[in-house]
Amino acid sequence: MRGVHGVDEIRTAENELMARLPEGALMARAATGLAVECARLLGPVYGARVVLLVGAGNNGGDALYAGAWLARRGVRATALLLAPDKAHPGGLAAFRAAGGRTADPTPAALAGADLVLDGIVGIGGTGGLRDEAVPLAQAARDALTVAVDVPSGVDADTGAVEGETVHADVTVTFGALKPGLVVGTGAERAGELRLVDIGLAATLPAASTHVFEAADVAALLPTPGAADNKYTRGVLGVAAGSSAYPGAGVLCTGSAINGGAGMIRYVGTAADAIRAQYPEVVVQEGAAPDDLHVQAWVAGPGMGTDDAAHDLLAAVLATGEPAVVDADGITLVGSSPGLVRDRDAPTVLTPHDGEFARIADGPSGDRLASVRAAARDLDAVVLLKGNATVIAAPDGRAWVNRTGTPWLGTAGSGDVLSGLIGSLLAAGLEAPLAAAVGAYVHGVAGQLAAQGGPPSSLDVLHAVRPALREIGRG
Ligand SMILES: NC(=O)C1=CN([C@@H]2O[C@H](COP(=O)(O)OP(=O)(O)OC[C@H]3O[C@@H](n4cnc5c(N)ncnc54)[C@H](OP(=O)(O)O)[C@@H]3O)[C@@H](O)[C@H]2O)[C@@H](O)CC1
Ligand SMILES: [K+]
Repeated sequence: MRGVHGVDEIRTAENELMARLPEGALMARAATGLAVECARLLGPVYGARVVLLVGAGNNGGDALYAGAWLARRGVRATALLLAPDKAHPGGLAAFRAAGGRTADPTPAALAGADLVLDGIVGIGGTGGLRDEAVPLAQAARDALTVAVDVPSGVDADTGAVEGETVHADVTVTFGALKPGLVVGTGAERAGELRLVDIGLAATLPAASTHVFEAADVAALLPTPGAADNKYTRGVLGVAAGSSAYPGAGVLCTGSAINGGAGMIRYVGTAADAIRAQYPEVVVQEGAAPDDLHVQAWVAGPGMGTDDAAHDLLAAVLATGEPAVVDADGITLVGSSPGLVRDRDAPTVLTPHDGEFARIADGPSGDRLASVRAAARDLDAVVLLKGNATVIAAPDGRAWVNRTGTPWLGTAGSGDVLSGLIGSLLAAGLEAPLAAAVGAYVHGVAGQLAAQGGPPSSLDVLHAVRPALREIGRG
């Protein structure tokens, strides 16, 4: 599990750590880690051409010291100083002493570069890229680009982007992940992430935002013991699908089965389709949700938004069990938020951006803040889908999911996700963890399904079990 820390937290921790270390030690750690990553990416370094984009602050200092390290190993390094009077003096001296050259900051200077190092601006940046940096960022797109700490132009705290930014292939970040590297447009601009340990863990506070890795998810995934049976493994009630949209019910139910629910009770109005597809499901069409013995519910996908759907959703949410609400269910909650707010049991809401706007303000460019605010306001776990799905609990804990593929933006994909989260809730996982684990597994299933070409949601559904196997293997 990796912690994600905002800029203020990182600054405070850096200052505290710097006070304990000899001057320059922290930057030396950062720059060495950065240079080693660049060397790894270059392969043979001798004779390689590296161009440094150097801004006014310590971010440029990191680039210059890394450039010096590379130049000492035979790299032909050229620094383009965007603010020559403010370039980090120690870094520039070291760079020159190692044989590095400087040149005018023009796009032509980037031609033929094997690697461009973006040290324009890091966590000290405000606003988008400044005008003079824009043509350089554009020219860097033709080369392998490594961002120092943060792709310049990306808001390190939020992932929001105004105008042009550097598009990094790899971002080498120091001390801790920043929100802007894992959320929103910033996550796209950062490319692959490499974290350099500069010893910051000693002074950082506990993170309130986390990124799960396979081992974290494997440890949380329910596995039945010898004494378990279908009831103790978790019974899930499903109120999804309708005669008009049976497919949503089929995908959601199938995903809950593949996700490991011990048993499923189906109460939606797509009963015929469910019977035909899944003989193992107990179809109890018309039964009152409160009369059914289940450990959790999933409601909403394809259920429609008419009065009957509203009544069914209200009846599900009036039970004392945890519930996932998706799709049409979210639209219904938008006009009756009390259905969720007044519950005692946990609720997980899984909107995409359009659905989010029906239940909360936003999402703004600061997706984490928007989701946290919505979770607090609705007293529910909110999972906002996106290139990096964000999950927040009402108590402020949050997770960012890093698995997945843009191919998951396909009809029915959300039905698979909600069924999966439902099965994890039924197995007894705490609601925010069920959402975060479900998002992770769904993303891996999407990646596996996409290996064979553009996947349908049925392909993603069929990839859930292989995904669980792969995650379990670590
Ligand atoms: N602290 C530490 O111990 C360690 C820090 N480390 C490193 O330091 C980095 C933070 O350094 P930092 O604080 O010097 O800020 P930084 O991001 O270089 O920018 C500063 C200057 O840029 C300018 N500027 C602002 N916005 C801009 C924009 N949009 N576009 C262009 N320029 C813009 C503005 O200057 P101005 O031109 O306004 O005078 C501002 O003062 C951090 O990311 C990491 O890489 C590591 O070495 C580990 C140890
Ligand atoms: K940068």
